Amino acid sequence: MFSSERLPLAERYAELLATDGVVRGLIGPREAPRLWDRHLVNCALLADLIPAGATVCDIGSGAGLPGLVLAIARPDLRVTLVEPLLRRTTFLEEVAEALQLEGVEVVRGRADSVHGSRRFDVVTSRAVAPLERLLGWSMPLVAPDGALVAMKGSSVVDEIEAAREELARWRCAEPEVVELGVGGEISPTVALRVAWADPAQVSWPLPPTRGGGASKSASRKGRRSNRRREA
Ligand SMILES: C[S@@+](CC[C@H](N)C(=O)[O-])C[C@H]1O[C@@H](n2cnc3c(N)ncnc32)[C@H](O)[C@@H]1O
Repeated sequence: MFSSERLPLAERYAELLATDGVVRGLIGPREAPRLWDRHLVNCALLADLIPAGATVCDIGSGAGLPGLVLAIARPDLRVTLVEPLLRRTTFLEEVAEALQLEGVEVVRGRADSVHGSRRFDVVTSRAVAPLERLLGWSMPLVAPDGALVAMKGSSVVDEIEAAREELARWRCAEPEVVELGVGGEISPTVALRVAWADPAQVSWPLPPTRGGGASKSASRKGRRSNRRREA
């Protein structure tokens, strides 16, 4: 989970969460005694699902879960933390600096502020949105051979069913539910892995509109370039 070299960094992060994190209202005071089991161990379990050297984008990092935990556990990863709230991004930057985490980047903004600029091997999230909404925030950031890896709880099957239409609209493969084990005192944690059905079809512009066609602007652009070709 954490190598002997990285364990002191994880302990330091837990300490910062339990002190500054609580004072700044990023973590509830009741969470402080159970940070290790309930938050760090759970998030570290996700590391096994991430390929070596991957680029990772953690959407809605909050106080760094799971993004900072992954950066601590896996120094081979390049981790981008996307979070809209300033007091949270300030904390993320401070922790990354205090722990000298190279390869961590903090972006202040909503997920869609990154859409169209780049894609990542893995997009992670925990406690951010139900799958139905998460797909629209995440899939534009997922590389052709990449995947969304979202931490979920016992509602995972219901979330997949509720997201059927969006899964089809985004042309996703059937989601995989991966058991991560039991994270401390709380219910078993699972990861939901969603990849593209056909990586060869992943290109800008995305997304497709409701109904499955290309986006409106893409269709208009397509029509314009067709007209040019015809002229
Ligand atoms: C319940 S918190 C979870 C934080 C952290 N992932 C965790 O597990 O502790 C949800 C976070 O998602 C962020 N968020 C909400 N909408 C977002 C969006 N569209 N893009 C990126 N982050 C968003 C919020 O600011 C908040 O920090």
